[in-house]
Amino acid sequence: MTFTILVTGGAGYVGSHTILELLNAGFDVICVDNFSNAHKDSANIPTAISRVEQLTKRKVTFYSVDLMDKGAVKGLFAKHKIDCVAHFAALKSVGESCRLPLKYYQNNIIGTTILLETMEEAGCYNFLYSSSATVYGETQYLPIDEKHPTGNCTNPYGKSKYFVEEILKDLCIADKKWKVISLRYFNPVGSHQSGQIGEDPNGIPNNLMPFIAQVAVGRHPSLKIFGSDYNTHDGTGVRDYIHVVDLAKGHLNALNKLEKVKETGFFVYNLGTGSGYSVLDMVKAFQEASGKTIRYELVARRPGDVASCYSDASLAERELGWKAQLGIKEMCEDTWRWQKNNPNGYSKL
Ligand SMILES: NC(=O)c1ccc[n+]([C@@H]2O[C@H](COP(=O)([O-])OP(=O)(O)OC[C@H]3O[C@@H](n4cnc5c(N)ncnc54)[C@H](O)[C@@H]3O)[C@@H](O)[C@H]2O)c1
Ligand SMILES: O=c1ccn([C@@H]2O[C@H](COP(=O)(O)OP(=O)(O)O[C@H]3O[C@H](CO)[C@H](O)[C@H](O)[C@H]3O)[C@@H](O)[C@H]2O)c(=O)[nH]1
Repeated sequence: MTFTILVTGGAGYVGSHTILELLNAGFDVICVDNFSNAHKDSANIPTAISRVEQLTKRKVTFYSVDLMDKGAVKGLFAKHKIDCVAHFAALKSVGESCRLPLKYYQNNIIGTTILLETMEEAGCYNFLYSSSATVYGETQYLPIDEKHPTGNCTNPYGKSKYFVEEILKDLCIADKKWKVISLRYFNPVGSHQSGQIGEDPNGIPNNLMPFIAQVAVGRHPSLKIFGSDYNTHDGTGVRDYIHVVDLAKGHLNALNKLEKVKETGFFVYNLGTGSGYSVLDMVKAFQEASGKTIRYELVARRPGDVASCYSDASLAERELGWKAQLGIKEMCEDTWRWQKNNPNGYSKL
């Protein structure tokens, strides 16, 4: 029997990489996206999805659906027998969430509750949630394991990810049919090795890796390094960067648990490498991978940033049998291949 997965936000960065791995592993995939942060091609299909179809030689059933539209979400479950939902759809800009908190709470929380309610009505109780290390808020100890306190988030985006986790916990307490896995991603970077799909942020990137890559192709003159006086090995911020392909594969391990393990309830796993690298480490690795000089200037700290954040990902290894395989060399080489092939992302302009 084929296991059918509904992937929300599948046209985005992590979702498209995960769909590729799902198709290669033999799952059937239905993808929905509202294009709020995705590019479409001339046939009104997300460009990332067309490329995934070319790479896998398999078909994705795609619907342009906004999760806020309950009627449309209901229609998906009426039309297809869905075994599991992998829920990537969310707005994710920290800065924008501070300016427009209601937009974030509505989309990320109400959108999720509409989806969960519709699943319940359709009798589908398997749910994979894209959570984030941001739910840990202010770091209290390192490495961060799943027992680290959550909820002390500094921005509405982070709070929306945390609130949804709390909703999922309550749902699992109220109804023992639910099987929910929340995957807390650390810092996803890199792209598929083909260089055909990758991260394509709107406007000026907020995150380090896409900014470095855009400096390398000449879209920005230099990188601003936010803070060089942190208590880290070189003074710049340390993060747990994880290759997006490793991250995507982590979803397959989690699905395996949802599919095979009888136990229901709420489970949470960190997906990271367990190693921390500084901003300067990443700049150096990217220069080596690309052969380009990345000009940078040291500027003031960015408000809300912590000195160091990296995971203890051993629970995922023990319980899901998953461990990140790729290092910063591959992360930088693959990011560079994507950016070099697609200097303006999915847009041809
Ligand atoms: N990339 C990261 O750094 C990171 C880190 C931790 C967690 N996450 C989480 O992983 C998930 C995927 O992140 P990403 O980097 O791929 O983001 P992304 O913006 O590339 O992808 C999200 C997709 O969801 C779609 N979407 C948003 N709201 C929707 C709605 N109401 N209905 C239908 N589609 C909608 C967008 O159009 C987009 O294509 C998000 O939930 C995010 O919070 C991302
Ligand atoms: O132009 C830039 C961008 C970033 N940085 C630095 O690079 C490091 C990584 O910054 P990112 O913005 O790439 O990532 P963050 O760790 O700040 O946050 C990201 O990963 C988190 C998970 O750990 C959350 O998901 C969060 O929402 C997401 O933006 C930080 O030290 C930051 O100060 C720079 O120096 N210059």
